[in-house]
Amino acid sequence: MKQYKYPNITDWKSLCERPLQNQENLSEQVKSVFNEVKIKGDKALKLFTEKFDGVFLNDFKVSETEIEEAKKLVSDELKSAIETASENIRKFHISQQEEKKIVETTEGVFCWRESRAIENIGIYIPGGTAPLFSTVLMLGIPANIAGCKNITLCSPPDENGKINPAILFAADLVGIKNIFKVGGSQAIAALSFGTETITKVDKIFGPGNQYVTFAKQLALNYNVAIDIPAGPSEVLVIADESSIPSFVASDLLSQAEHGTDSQVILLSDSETIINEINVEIDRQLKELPRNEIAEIALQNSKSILLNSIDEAIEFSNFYAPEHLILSIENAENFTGKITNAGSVFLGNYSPESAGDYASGTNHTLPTNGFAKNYSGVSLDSFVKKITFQNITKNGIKNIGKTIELMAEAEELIAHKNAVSVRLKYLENEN
Ligand SMILES: NC(=O)c1ccc[n+]([C@@H]2O[C@H](COP(=O)([O-])OP(=O)(O)OC[C@H]3O[C@@H](n4cnc5c(N)ncnc54)[C@H](O)[C@@H]3O)[C@@H](O)[C@H]2O)c1
Ligand SMILES: N[C@H](CO)Cc1c[nH]c[nH+]1
Ligand SMILES: [Zn+2]
Repeated sequence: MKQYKYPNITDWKSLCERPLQNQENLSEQVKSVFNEVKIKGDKALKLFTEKFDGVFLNDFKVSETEIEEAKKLVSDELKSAIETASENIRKFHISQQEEKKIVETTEGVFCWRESRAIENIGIYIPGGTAPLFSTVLMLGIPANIAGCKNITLCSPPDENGKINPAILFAADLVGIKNIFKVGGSQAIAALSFGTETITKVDKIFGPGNQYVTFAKQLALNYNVAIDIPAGPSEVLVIADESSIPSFVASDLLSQAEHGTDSQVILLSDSETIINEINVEIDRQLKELPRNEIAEIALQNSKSILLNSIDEAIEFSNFYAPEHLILSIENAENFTGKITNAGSVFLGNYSPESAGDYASGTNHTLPTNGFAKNYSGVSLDSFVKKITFQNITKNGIKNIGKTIELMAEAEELIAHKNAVSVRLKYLENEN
């Protein structure tokens, strides 16, 4: 990790930059994938799958036999862990259901909102660096609770043309039947406008690398909504003298191992603790099987010595991390000061991995500073809210004059008349 001491506030912007690939190449490449898939459909998907995933597939759809075979390959222990995580994710997301609340804004004027599921959704499950079967739960469970009718899942095939068995087990557990072995920007293109085998969806969910994330931005051009820009994982840890260096190092490494384009940030008011954490990172890194990836991610990463924990929180709000860990004394006392973060973990015993897998919160979160203006995925992401109103005779009498005056001031006389005819009718009734 690059080390910085007491940076000037004018340098914060450059310190908050994420590692980005050459955006121009990336955008050109993804745009051309979209064009090809739009024109050639499945034929283009086959070509890109061969090019980017190194396997030629004649048929992308995962068959029922493949699902049954895959389920046999998942150990009972892992199945039971997935079930435990699912229960917690379900509990937390069910708690997000809102009761219909009818508000009488003026006497006789009743307004309320009702949720309706988004019917056709696409779920992208990353599979490049690691087969993220946990993401199936994070997206499939709230989609079920919301009542989404048609769920299409896309995930890249491995070099043998298969999807990881645990992804298929998790998909089966949450009742997803339409599963396609297509990854990267070509999968997002297929979900955006459809091909011969993949049906267009109304909203695309799921994290992915920079190609997938950019492709999701393009999807917006085809009347498809997206959940959030959920790109390369990141974590920011604020540590003080009370933190345990081996714990903090393990949290930083847990996100560094996601990909070479991940970034982790350590902030502290203690140089001693920064040094101890760095020693721990070096020690734990040697023992990690995927240490080449984490090592590159650490080159993009920074440890920064600041004057106080309050200043560290100010920096964190400016950075807007996907995950924030407060490894500081009395962490609960600082929550009110956090203004920008995807998901926050308090104290020494709330590792970020808990949120990734099993505590119940959603791990699909905004990255790259988007925590300033996006929330993570929740039950709300799978529904639209429709407003309703019911105005009684008395209600229109009470609010009518207000509407007439405002409509007239906007010179929209037909609007005014829609109220006036009713008021006159009611006058004649009496
Ligand atoms: N923000 C979140 O909520 C969240 C959650 C989980 C994972 N993540 C992130 O998701 C990402 C997953 O990335 P991944 O790469 O492992 O899997 P991925 O499935 O997103 O990407 C793999 C696909 O990218 C395409 N690809 C690879 N190289 C390419 C190239 N040079 N040109 C065009 N396409 C190419 C291929 O089609 C491949 O199938 C990681 O960065 C991880 O940090 C984020
Ligand atoms: N940390 C990732 C979100 O940035 C989610 C994940 C899935 N599996 C492990 N981690
Ligand atoms: Zn993770």
